[in-house]
Amino acid sequence: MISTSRPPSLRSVATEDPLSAILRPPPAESSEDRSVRLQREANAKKISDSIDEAIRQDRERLKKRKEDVKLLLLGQAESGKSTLQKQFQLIYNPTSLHEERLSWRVVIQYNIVRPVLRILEALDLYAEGDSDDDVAEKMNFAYGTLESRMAASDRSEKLGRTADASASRETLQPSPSPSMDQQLTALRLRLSPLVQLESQLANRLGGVSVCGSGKGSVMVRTGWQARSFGIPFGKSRERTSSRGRFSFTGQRSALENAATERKSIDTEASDHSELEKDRLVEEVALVLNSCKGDVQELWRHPAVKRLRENRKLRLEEWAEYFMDNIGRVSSPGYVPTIDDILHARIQTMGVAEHIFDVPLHGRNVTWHLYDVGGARGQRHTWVPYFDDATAIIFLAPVSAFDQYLSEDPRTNRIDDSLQLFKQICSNPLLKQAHLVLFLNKADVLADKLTRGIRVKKYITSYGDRPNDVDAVVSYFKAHFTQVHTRNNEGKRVLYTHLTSVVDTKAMQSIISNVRDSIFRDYLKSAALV
Ligand SMILES: Nc1nc2c(ncn2[C@@H]2O[C@H](COP(=O)(O)OP(=O)(O)OP(=O)(O)O)[C@@H](O)[C@H]2O)c(=O)[nH]1
Ligand SMILES: [Mg+2]
Repeated sequence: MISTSRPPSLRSVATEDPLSAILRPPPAESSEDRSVRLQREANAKKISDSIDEAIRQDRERLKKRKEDVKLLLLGQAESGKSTLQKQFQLIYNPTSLHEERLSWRVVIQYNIVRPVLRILEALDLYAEGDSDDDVAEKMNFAYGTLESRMAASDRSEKLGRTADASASRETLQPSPSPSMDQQLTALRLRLSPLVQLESQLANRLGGVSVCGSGKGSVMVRTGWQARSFGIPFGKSRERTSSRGRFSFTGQRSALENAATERKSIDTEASDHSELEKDRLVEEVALVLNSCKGDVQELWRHPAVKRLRENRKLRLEEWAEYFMDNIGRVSSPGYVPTIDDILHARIQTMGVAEHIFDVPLHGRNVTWHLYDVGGARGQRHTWVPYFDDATAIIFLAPVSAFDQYLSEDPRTNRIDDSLQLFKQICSNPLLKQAHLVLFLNKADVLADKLTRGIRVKKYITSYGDRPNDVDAVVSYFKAHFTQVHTRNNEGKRVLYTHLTSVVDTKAMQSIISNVRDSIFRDYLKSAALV
């Protein structure tokens, strides 16, 4: 082994640079000390290199994020945003939705127990010998929802004060026969083990009851599946950032995808067995199975039918869907179908981010889908996502012409949608964003019109236009278009679609149409940069 002197250049630099003096090896360094020092320096270099690499990757990722598509799903509560998100998931990451199937059982159970409870409460009031109006009034006092508005509107209609003189007059109905009363009392008794589970189910979902809605809606923050069961579901995970909590359900890269898919095969069995251990869900499943005939009987009971027909009892579309499918969803070993998941209702709290890779000309573009809570108290959480939004899909449920906001029973839902749409169209932060409007719940609208519900009773300006889907849709479309035209400084195009976001087949072509139009604008703006 030879000893060498330090080069003169280093010596001269050392005198000028205090850092070099510190780093300079001690003058009489033993060969043992030297090898320790060299090892230490090599380790430090390794760490420094890895930090440099992490910074480089971060820069790369940030550069990539600029190229990502950020799509906001906006609209009032119950407009169909989360359902639309599920349709995106079904197209761009279908395995994740399939993996989540079992976790939706608790939501579906809740979506069954709530309406059963509501029906029984309505029948309770009815059996007390109240008039229909009193029942509606009490129900609404209890639920604090649009029914109170309806009851008031119906009463004033009877006094000849509403605009719709031709609307059918509802007369007081005789009380059900004693035998019916007995039947209902027996049913109520048999169903009590089921309704007693309601609050436990709400707690299980880990959500909070929505103040003022009174419908017993449960609001859940994103990531409820993982929190609710304490295990990872599909590819959902959470992170905390300056913007709050996010859930990621999606594929970030082909590599991660492959890894997750491999992992999902391994974890699927254990996820399922974990779920099997969920005692409450199992208990509700048993109770549901044992009293599904009673639920069916209740649902088909003439007294309930009559309350529904005269619209003193109004159940939401998901409640009707699960009641109609009660036999199947209450059978032993029930696993929710994709259709069931699309109909399941749970209110979103905050903002959930879902990431998908969407192919464009042979490469993948990362899409960030932001699914927001649409209730009034949730809308302030949208703003931090506005400044870099690439596109917006605004959902306006056209079936909601006879409904009022849970959070403000004085505001008609269509009116609220129009006001909200105006705010979105005129927001300066969003003026560059590609704008898509979904006139949603077309199927529910068609159903309501077929049942003879008249639009002009609720939207007096509708006047004597025909009460059919085409006329109603073009009337609402004209209003939304007008709002857009009046608030369109940037002269951007509005892409409008009539949708039923629960219809998977139709949504596939609508989503690919929307994707193409977003990409067209995206490529144009990329060419300008
Ligand atoms: N029949 C039918 N049901 C729909 C349609 N769109 C949404 N729904 C149902 O309406 C309910 C509410 O839909 P969500 O997607 O949860 O509404 P949201 O806009 O996410 O509501 P928030 O999270 O409260 O803001 C769900 O049960 C859906 O299945 C539709 O086009 N047709
Ligand atoms: Mg939602």
